[in-house]
Amino acid sequence: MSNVKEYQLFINGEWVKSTSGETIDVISPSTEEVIAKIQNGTPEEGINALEAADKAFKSWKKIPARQRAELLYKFADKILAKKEYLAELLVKEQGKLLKVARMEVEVTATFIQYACEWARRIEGDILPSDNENEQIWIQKIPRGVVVAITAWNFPLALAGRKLGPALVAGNTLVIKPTSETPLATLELGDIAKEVGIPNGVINIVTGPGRAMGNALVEHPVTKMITMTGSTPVGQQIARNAAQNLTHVQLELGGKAPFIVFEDADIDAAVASALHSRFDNCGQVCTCNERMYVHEGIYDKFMDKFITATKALKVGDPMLEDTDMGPKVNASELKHMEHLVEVSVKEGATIATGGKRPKGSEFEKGYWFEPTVLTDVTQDMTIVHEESFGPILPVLKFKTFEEVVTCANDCEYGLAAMIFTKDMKTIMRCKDELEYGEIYINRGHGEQHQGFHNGYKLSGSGGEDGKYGFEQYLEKKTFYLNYK
Ligand SMILES: NC(=O)C1=CN([C@@H]2O[C@H](COP(=O)(O)OP(=O)(O)OC[C@H]3O[C@@H](n4cnc5c(N)ncnc54)[C@H](OP(=O)(O)O)[C@@H]3O)[C@@H](O)[C@H]2O)C=CC1
Ligand SMILES: O=C(O)[C@@H](O)[C@@H]1OC[C@H](O)[C@H]1O
Repeated sequence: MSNVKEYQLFINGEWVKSTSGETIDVISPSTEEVIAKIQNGTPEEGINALEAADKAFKSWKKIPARQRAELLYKFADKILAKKEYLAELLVKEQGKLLKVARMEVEVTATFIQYACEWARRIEGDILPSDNENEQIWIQKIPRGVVVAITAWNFPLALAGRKLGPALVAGNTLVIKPTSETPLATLELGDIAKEVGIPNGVINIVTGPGRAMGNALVEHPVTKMITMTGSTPVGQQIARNAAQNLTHVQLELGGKAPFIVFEDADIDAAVASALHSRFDNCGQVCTCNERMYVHEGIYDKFMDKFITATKALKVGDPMLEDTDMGPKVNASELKHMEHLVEVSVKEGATIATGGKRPKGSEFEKGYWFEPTVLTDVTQDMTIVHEESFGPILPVLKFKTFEEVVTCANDCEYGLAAMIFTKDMKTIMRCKDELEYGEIYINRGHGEQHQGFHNGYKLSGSGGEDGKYGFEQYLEKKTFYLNYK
């Protein structure tokens, strides 16, 4: 008999076991041990959650936004009060460093706190009519039941990023976390009960995306789907949501170019390039996925960069001096090995890394060395396929036109990073790079008041900030004639 915790479904304020009688094991990426079990929820249970959210919506939307925000500020405070517990749970289920997990818990709370600031700013318009004695009012109203589907790399932060604006705007919510890393998200159910979020306002269901996720997406009660994950799944969700013309917000894959121009501050660029690639074992959507270095500084830059990469310590993510933990699961690890194999076959050179680390501590777990590939050409697979892991292909360039053409030669359009001191180069990059989020002279890392917005196959709708909050609101136009 397993002695690990079995989580249940959180529906209408109650924890319930699935009628499927089946559970899904949650595996530690560091040890491959089963650390918990979750319900293999049925599509019918997903629909039960939608119906609970729909029922709760009728009263939740009538509560003044400021009062909704007061409850969510308490919710955020409770998350912070449980920081160490939630952080250790994130380390166990996702393999991220404890220091990064603590940051993730803090960011989850600040995503919610930021959303609360919008409670008194849900502003509409009063417009003059072309008719006498008439006004036109445009009012912002909540959409209704929102389905949030999240990825495994920052599962708790991604839940908070969606829960905050959804609920402050007056919607109710059904969250389906990924089956890979659902635990910290499931803990939000108890927090909802502790702070007095009314039953049905927040629901959390688990089960494979293709069944549970699909049921949530296709149901007519669902008025908005906000999903973070891979592009293929995002495309599938968009297709399935089309039957009800449900509003869809998608944050998907990326292949961020990191461009180092000849006049760059080399030490600053090395440091930013390093953390923008290897943060969270390279599992961040805005990661430095390919690096272009001007030929004039290439040797000096690469000497420093490879030395710094080799110095990174791979190991137990609970230890303060660890720089990188494991990949999240076995298939992601195999994907790393495959990408390196293909790259070498296509002519790349492994400058460092390229395989699983050796040592007794790495016999179990999904470990991979920080890897840098050189002698890379623009036509190689690794320059176009997202790795979402600790593999960095590096290319040389000569001219501005050449590197911008190469940077834009991509089916994704989420983030880009550039290092230069020249203002004209900066402004030309702003104008010519086809990316929704461009970082100048710094590494990646969004802020809540910005707008996390992917072009092309990186997404649709955007998230965060004023424009992300607006996604959770519908508009109602009202012609008032008082002749
Ligand atoms: N743009 C951004 O901000 C971010 C993008 N990403 C991207 O996410 C990917 C890695 O995350 P990963 O979790 O593997 O992404 P996936 O696309 O595999 O899964 C994302 C979520 O979708 C669910 N899902 C899968 N199939 C369906 C379906 N048919 N209908 C509804 N839901 C479904 C999954 O459930 P289950 O897992 O239970 O099957 C999971 O909860 C990378 O490509 C990365 O670039 C990651 C973070 C941020
Ligand atoms: O989704 C991602 O990978 C990033 O947007 C990440 O998610 C939450 C953190 O705040 C971001 O760095």
